[in-house]
Amino acid sequence: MQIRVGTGTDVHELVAGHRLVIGGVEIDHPMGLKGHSDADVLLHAVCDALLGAAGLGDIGEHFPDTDSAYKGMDSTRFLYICKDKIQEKGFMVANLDCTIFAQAPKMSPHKKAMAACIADVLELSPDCVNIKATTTEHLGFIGRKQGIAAQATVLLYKHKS
Ligand SMILES: Nc1ccn([C@@H]2O[C@H](COP(=O)(O)O)[C@@H](O)[C@H]2O)c(=O)n1
Ligand SMILES: C[C@@]1(CO)OP(=O)(O)OP(=O)(O)OC[C@H]1O
Repeated sequence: MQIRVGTGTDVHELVAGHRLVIGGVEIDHPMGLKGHSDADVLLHAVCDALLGAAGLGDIGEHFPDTDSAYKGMDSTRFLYICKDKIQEKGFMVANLDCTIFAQAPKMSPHKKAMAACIADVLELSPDCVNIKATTTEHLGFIGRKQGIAAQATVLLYKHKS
């Protein structure tokens, strides 16, 4: 058995006039995340963790923000494609552990739906996807509600043939 660990980190600016989509879940909030795609900071961190574990670089290499094809893209599409890329290399996902850094809004009411969305795309049991959230105690750009960050750690495995 071969096992591989990967980590992913992403940050997006929080601004008025944008939707707030995190972990594939749209959250009702006066501000949203700005990006080339739907700016789903958590799914981007998960994509980077998957790509990293498989030795496949990062999200920007696969989906450049200079490509108009990805403008406004639903980030679950990126996640489906990343899943295919790691499966082509023979890897399966064992589990994911993620953290969202946001002063507001509260993520607790949405964490189960986020885990279910990620598990659905990756064809995993929801209990293999753990979502955590933390404020930064009003410190820094996250504490000032200027942005939201996310980190993900993933374990991949494959049976040696
Ligand atoms: N955006 C957030 C931030 C935090 N939570 C939940 O609150 C707990 C306490 O947060 P601290 O930053 O004070 O440690 C945290 O463990 C989360 O359960 C949240 O839901 N949404
Ligand atoms: C996803 C991509 C592509 O639409 O754009 P953004 O939505 O801006 O997100 P980012 O986290 O900067 O990741 C890489 C980009 O190539």
